[in-house]
Amino acid sequence: MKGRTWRKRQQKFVTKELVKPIDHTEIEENKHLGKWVKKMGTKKHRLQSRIFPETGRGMMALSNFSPGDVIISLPFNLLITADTVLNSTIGHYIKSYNPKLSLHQALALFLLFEKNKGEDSIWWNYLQTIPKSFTTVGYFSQEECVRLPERLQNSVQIHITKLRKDYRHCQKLWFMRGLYLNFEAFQWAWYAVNSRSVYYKTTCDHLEEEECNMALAPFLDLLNHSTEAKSEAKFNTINQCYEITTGNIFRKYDQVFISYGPHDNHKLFLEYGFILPNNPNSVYPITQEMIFELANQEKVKHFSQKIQILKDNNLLKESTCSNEGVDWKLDKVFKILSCNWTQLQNWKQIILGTVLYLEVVQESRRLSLILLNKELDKTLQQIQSQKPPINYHEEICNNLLLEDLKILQTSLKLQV
Ligand SMILES: C[S@@+](CC[C@H](N)C(=O)[O-])C[C@H]1O[C@@H](n2cnc3c(N)ncnc32)[C@H](O)[C@@H]1O
Repeated sequence: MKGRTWRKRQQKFVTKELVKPIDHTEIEENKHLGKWVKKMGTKKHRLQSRIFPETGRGMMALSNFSPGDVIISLPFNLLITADTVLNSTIGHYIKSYNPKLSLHQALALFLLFEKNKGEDSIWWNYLQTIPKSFTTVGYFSQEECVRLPERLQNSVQIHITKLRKDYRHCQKLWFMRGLYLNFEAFQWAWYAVNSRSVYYKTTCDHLEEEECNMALAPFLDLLNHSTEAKSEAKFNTINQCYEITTGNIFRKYDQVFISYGPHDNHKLFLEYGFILPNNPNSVYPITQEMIFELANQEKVKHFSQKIQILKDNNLLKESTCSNEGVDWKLDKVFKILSCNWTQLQNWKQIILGTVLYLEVVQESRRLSLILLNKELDKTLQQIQSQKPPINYHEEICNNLLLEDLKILQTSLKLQV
């Protein structure tokens, strides 16, 4: 008879559909933005901002789009680039500031500076459409952060440290202007740049050279991301417009999506503050430490020789499992760990897959089940130790854990 633990592991946890709280003032402000971008020289465009039930605000197609179509063409004067910032009133402070600011920091300060001008800013219509706050981790309380998957905690720390370090750096510059830089205001601007900028490479004499490759793109930044979307974004030097070309078909009234990159949910959460159900890019990393622990626990023989082989063949780093099971690297790791001394002499063929020993296959399956079950138990424990989510932040945390659980459950099923 199958025991309680087995039943617990098979338990189905259902991911709740996340519906982002909608800010209704956004709808009115979008209308002004559409008119403003036309006034600023945007050619007639075939997109209109709308609130969609699944994603919140996004862009709706006003006509059909086919692969190869340019969905939006934004004139250069509507981009907020390094030059826009450096040629503005605060440009003088930024240029003379040492150590140099990053472009991300400079753009964030520019947004704050323009926001302070109120309706006198030429960017006023744009600033009105930037959400008032974000659902990124900086807005999470300590208690909410604790609910995140353990394996995400380190990246969260790095992310928050960077935000705080950028704040301290910019605070000094604001101080030079005799002003106090409020953290909440800075955080808003920092995330606006982080989640809404497009790739645009420039030379930055007065800014940190690294990552000098972004610009803010009003209106265009209302496009949401989908893992199914294929799109290309680039500056067209002939017509001097920043353009996005789609590789998909969209019918009139569909939401038009672009791709922000092949991001897993951890990356989407950290950088953009949202996650996607059934994200095909999501993986559960199996670290070197987990493999060492397993080998130690199972008293794997000839451990140092095996580790050397795995290291030499670059098999120990970035192993993962996903909804398609353990990846090929991890499969080879388990196989090498499962060899006896004689079989190990054929490690090359085992890695290449040209030699397969039945005992090795069986032992490697056993090891993989131990490791995956251990990770599954850890995840289950974390889920079961938490109270049910009561707000959007907690739902995100919960769904991230449930996604890990699903990956581990599927990988286990595929191994048996
Ligand atoms: C470049 S903006 C896109 C426009 C944004 N929805 C808005 O209303 O301003 C990026 C942000 O949109 C949201 N977003 C993008 N794609 C999404 C999706 N598929 N589902 C939910 N939110 C999404 C996230 O909050 C992300 O930080």
